Amino acid sequence: MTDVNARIQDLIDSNDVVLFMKGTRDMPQCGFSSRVAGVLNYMNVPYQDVNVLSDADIRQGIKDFSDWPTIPQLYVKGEFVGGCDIITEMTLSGELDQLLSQKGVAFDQAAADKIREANA
Ligand SMILES: N[C@@H](CCC(=O)N[C@@H](CS)C(=O)NCC(=O)O)C(=O)O
Repeated sequence: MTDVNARIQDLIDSNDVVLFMKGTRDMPQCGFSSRVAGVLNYMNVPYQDVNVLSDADIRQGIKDFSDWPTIPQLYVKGEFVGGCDIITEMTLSGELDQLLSQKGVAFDQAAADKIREANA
């Protein structure tokens, strides 16, 4: 395993939910990252943000690791879930709630319901 792969593996092993993003959870620097961080923040999902803009090795390494060409990338309990489009769809369909529940990750169900109501 390369050094960067080991670092990524360590991040996703040590945190139930990890968002590889541009910027930080409180100051995203890209609209796609901002959307996913916004959903997680609003739903009160506990997660670790990893700013790929401050680490070029991770920025490339996470794309190779997941075999997914873009940022953001969300991992839940060690599994790659998707980027902005996928997370948006899963949020609106309720699949994200299901996944988090199945994996035992806490979140605010009322907030998740509100997102769907607002987008109905
Ligand atoms: N359709 C993508 C949008 C994300 C995207 O296009 N990200 C681009 C621009 S922020 C990206 O990561 N490009 C490669 C890079 O900047 O390293 C998704 O669903 O996440």
